[in-house]
Amino acid sequence: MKIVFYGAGNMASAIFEGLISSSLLNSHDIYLTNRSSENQLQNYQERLNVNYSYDDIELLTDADYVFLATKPDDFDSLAERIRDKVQPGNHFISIMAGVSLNQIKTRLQTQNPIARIMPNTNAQVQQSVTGITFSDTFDAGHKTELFKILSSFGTALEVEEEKLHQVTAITGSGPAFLYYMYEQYIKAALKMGLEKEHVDAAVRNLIIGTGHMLEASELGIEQLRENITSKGGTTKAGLDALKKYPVEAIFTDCLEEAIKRSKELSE
Ligand SMILES: NC(=O)C1=CN([C@@H]2O[C@H](COP(=O)(O)OP(=O)(O)OC[C@H]3O[C@@H](n4cnc5c(N)ncnc54)[C@H](OP(=O)(O)O)[C@@H]3O)[C@@H](O)[C@H]2O)C=CC1
Ligand SMILES: O=C(O)[C@@H]1CCC=N1
Repeated sequence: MKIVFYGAGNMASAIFEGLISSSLLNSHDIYLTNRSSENQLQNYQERLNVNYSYDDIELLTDADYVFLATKPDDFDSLAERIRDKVQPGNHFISIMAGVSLNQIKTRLQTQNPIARIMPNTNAQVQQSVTGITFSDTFDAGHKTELFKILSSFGTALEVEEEKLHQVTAITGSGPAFLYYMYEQYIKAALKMGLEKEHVDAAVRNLIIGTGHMLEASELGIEQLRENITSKGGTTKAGLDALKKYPVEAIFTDCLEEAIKRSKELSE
């Protein structure tokens, strides 16, 4: 199997590093290219033993899956670059937020099968949540194979294309929203009088440990929280203070704005 990445940035690299770590594919099956940062590609080749090239005929010949991993704004330049070199067997896998199947089909002027996926950077540790939607031309055999590829770096769920806006906001951008929340928690903790390096290490391990609890426990999140909330104790006091603020409304606004931007990108 030959997989080509057009774009080797934050998200593409999380995917191909996750793919290689999963051993589903040999690193020699992976070909990278980007716009101009050749030193970046050389580093990946040295570190991961992947291939790279700027020769689009070489890249697209016999390529089974071609990941479109540029920013949405750069897709026009990418489409211009590869439009006349597309091969019959190329299955396009777009990770570009908001760019619709129809936009990709039109800008590439192709009838080839196209899938849109919405992963997140947790792919790097095989923990991505990836939404996927397919063009009608994607056959069952390749759908099964692509699900196998996506499952090598996390969990995958098929949705209607319209629902990818919500998936993009909730889980595509989701890690950044949680990271921001962790940053604010650390800022607050630093005001409590502990040394900075102690706070950084403690909160990082707190987050990792809580994640492992979510993974290992069969209890729901609310029950896990209640198990910490001793009657009349410190957690209850802290939660009572927290509940004075419209936390749900804050995240509703956050997600609505992210969905709105995803829809703007698909116009
Ligand atoms: N970051 C994330 O967490 C997620 C991102 N996405 C989507 O992934 C896509 C990429 O985002 P991200 O990885 O953050 O962006 P980056 O800026 O990190 O990477 C963009 C890549 O595209 C390359 N590129 C630009 N133009 C071309 C071109 N004409 N031909 C080939 N390569 C080109 C750049 O090359 P060069 O460096 O040489 O300019 C770079 O390697 C976006 O569409 C985003 O919506 C989806 C889910 C999550
Ligand atoms: O911010 C973005 O547009 C991309 C898509 C989801 C995460 N990052």
